[in-house]
Amino acid sequence: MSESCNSCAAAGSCNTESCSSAPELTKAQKASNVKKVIAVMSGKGGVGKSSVTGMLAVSLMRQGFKVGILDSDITGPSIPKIFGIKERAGASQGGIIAPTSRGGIKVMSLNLMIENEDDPVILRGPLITQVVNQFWKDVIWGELDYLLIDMPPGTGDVAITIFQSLPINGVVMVTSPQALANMVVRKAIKMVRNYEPPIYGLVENMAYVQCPDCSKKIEVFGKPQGEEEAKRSSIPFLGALPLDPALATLSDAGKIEDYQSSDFDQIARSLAEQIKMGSEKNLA
Ligand SMILES: Nc1ncnc2c1ncn2[C@@H]1O[C@H](COP(=O)(O)OP(=O)(O)OP(=O)(O)O)[C@@H](O)[C@H]1O
Repeated sequence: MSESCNSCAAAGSCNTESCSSAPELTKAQKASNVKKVIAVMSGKGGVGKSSVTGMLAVSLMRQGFKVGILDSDITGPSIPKIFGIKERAGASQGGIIAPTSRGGIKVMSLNLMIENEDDPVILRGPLITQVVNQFWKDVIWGELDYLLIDMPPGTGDVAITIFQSLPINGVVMVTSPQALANMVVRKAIKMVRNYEPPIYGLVENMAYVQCPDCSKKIEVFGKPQGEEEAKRSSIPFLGALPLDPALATLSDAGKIEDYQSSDFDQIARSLAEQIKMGSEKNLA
């Protein structure tokens, strides 16, 4: 059964060849070739999911891949801000034209369609999910190796819609060392398992602070538990990231692409490996 069958009432009781409800491709989809769609998800808000999405995109781009980011965090969008994108999204007969970051990452976010970036987006659930669907169908993504989707926190409407209607190839989970964050990420992992995509792995953000004087790792939120948590959920552990004031400062200045981090580069390499292997590893 294909991804697009998930939302069909006849799912499982037809054969794909005879399917008459296969969605017709939009002009923008015909003009695009997105090889892998990866959802970056967290259970709890504020664990650094957008920062991890942004930096994964940067690291993948540095490895020579063509990358885009679809910001599906419609009411709390932060991707345009951390990339310093001021240009508005454009429109053509072929679809929506997504602005490109300085480094060449294509970005689409509702914040790129409203006049003032600090105006609130006041939309009910069904409209939000419609916007996300439109970003997938009507944006001319062009040729991309990876489209990363910055998901809203949690397992609500938007997450469900994305898993039901977008061809997600796999998921990256983000957590931080607090017990609460880990409890909530377990819920998100269980939610993803109701759908087809494999979980490529878990990233533990804000795992420690590195002392600038003695390089000692200070575990501000307690002992990092990412590796253990990944094992418990039988998913790969992609790596731990420090709480680094330089990342916060550059993100606030719209210059996340200037942040250099061997940790992120390593995580992006591990992710690329997991994608190549193509399936969730059973570590149990
Ligand atoms: N490793 C890090 N080091 C320093 N600051 C970080 C780190 N990760 C995230 N931050 C900062 O923490 C704040 C929240 O991060 P971010 O917006 O990425 O979280 P989020 O999980 O996407 O939030 P939301 O749930 O609202 O979508 C931002 O100001 C960001 O710059």
